[in-house]
Amino acid sequence: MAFLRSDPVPAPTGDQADVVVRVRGHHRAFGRNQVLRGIDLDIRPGEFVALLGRSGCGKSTLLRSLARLDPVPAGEVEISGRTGVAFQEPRLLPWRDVRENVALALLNTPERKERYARAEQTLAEVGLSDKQHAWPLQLSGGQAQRVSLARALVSNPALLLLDEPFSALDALTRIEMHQLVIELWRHHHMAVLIVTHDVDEALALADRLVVMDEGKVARTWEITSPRSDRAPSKPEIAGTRAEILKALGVKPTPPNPNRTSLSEEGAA
Ligand SMILES: Nc1ncnc2c1ncn2[C@@H]1O[C@H](COP(=O)(O)OP(=O)(O)OP(=O)(O)O)[C@@H](O)[C@H]1O
Repeated sequence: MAFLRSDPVPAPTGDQADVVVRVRGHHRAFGRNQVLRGIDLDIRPGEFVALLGRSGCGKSTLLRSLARLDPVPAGEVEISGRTGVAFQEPRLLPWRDVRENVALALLNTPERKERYARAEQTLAEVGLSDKQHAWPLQLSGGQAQRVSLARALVSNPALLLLDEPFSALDALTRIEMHQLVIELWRHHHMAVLIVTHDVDEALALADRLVVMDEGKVARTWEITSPRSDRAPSKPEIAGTRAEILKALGVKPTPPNPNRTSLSEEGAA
């Protein structure tokens, strides 16, 4: 694969060339609170991975390491290429308009004209061409999250990191955002790691589900069914869903019949 070169990471060699993310024996503690206890994880180019785990198990801590937002005190965390990250809160600068918020992710691009052109193009991809001169406070929650996605994508990352990006949105907006993320993923061919508490969201979106427990990767599942065939009522999906809930220590509940999932829409 072609590795994007703008970040100060070593050139990929050997096994590394097959993965965008390579984590080995990653430990992280906050004082006496040992949160990550030897994480091993590979993510292949173009793979869509969902990371699940009980509250406080260290999902966001791991994501921050992958985003190079925190130091890695123990173990190896190697990322090949650029990363883009979006959080639960859009984290837009209120004193900059939408286009400027997106263009800010391209500070290494010297030409302002080019920064704006790329920001406009990415805003078009997320369906917000008409909002490029709006202020963040003029946006709905879903629109603000689209801007946040555009900002994460504008540098054409090899790895998109999403930390519960849809959990504050209403159910219908979430479905639209699921469809959008799948479209963007297909178009950009990047790897995606999404942290989510929602097993059904993970099943609808990801090719691989990873459950963390006690600071390590406890189990993973490959989801081979096409996204159009992932209704929670399908036997294969229902079985996997029950296993995941068990791994999370949750008593299985039947899928919510009122919930319209991405797969039921047949949109992906
Ligand atoms: N900056 C920090 N300083 C001190 N402790 C922290 C810090 N960041 C996280 N922690 C602690 O690390 C542990 C893991 O937090 P983290 O946010 O990674 O969990 P999580 O699995 O993402 O949780 P949730 O699902 O509730 O978002 C928690 O005990 C948390 O209190």
